[in-house]
Amino acid sequence: MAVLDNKKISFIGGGNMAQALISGLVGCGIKPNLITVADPSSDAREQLAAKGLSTVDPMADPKSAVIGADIVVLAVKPQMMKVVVGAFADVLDNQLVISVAAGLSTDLLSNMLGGYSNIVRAMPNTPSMIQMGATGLYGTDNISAEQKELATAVMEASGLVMWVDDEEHMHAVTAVSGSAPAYMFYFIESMVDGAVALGLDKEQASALAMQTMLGAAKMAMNSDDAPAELRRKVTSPNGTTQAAVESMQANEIGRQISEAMQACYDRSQALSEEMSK
Ligand SMILES: NC(=O)C1=CN([C@@H]2O[C@H](COP(=O)(O)OP(=O)(O)OC[C@H]3O[C@@H](n4cnc5c(N)ncnc54)[C@H](O)[C@@H]3O)[C@@H](O)[C@H]2O)C=CC1
Ligand SMILES: O=C(O)[C@@H]1CCC=N1
Repeated sequence: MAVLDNKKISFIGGGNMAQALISGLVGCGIKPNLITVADPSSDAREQLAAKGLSTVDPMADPKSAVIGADIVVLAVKPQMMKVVVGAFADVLDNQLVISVAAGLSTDLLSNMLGGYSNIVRAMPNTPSMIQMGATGLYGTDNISAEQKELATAVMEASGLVMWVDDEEHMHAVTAVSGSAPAYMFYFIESMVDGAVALGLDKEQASALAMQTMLGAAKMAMNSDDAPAELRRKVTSPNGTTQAAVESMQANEIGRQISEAMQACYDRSQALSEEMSK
């Protein structure tokens, strides 16, 4: 992470996503005292200060986290973004701004920031907390190769990074990775409920379901076989897996997953439209 050496990184908003990214950065060796977090919640500030980070109350002092920072990560809810950034936009001075907000385009962010254009848009996910995140990044043509490298380093501290060329693809990134840990947790919850209904206790069921999800994902990542082929290799003719998969197919689980992702995509687009009014 040489590119981040001695770089000062400020987070505007210190909630779930910011804390996940900060864990990744600290886990990668970034010194906590180079990270500042602005959050109005005194509880959040106390928790972050206990980890050695500098904290600021943006209600009392909205600008100091931004002045002197090299990188400013915007991690507040999309609906609050305009008001929050309006309080410090005038002191931006060559910092790289990374926004993790769902649905907010670089154009819209630039408008909110009074025309400032050193903006990279990111869509990370919460497994960043354990450096197993997956982040989509998009930058306009204004972004230099050096700034791209900086944004890549900030996000790579938490896991995989994938740049997209078309900003519209950020909605798809949200559907396939940004929001997707929730689908995976839902799947685990359902498997645990199913196993408990079949007689296992919750602890046994949780351990088996989670290890299986992790094992299957790792196996798919490391295998030359496509997931469909790996599935075929589990499925003995007329065996137990076939019964389960046929039940899923009869219930059109694949179509239902695609529909859920479409709903996510549509909501991301709608958020964008709502915010630009
Ligand atoms: N949670 C997730 O899995 C993901 C979230 N995101 C994006 O990350 C952003 C933050 O989401 P979460 O962390 O989940 O929300 P959160 O509610 O956990 O965090 C937002 C934080 O902003 C703080 N805040 C409120 N007013 C502020 C102000 N004036 N200045 C500074 N901070 C202020 C709140 O106190 C809170 O700690 C959103 O834009 C969301 O779209 C993106 C990818 C994944
Ligand atoms: O649900 C949301 O809107 C945010 C963005 C992606 C994950 N969480």
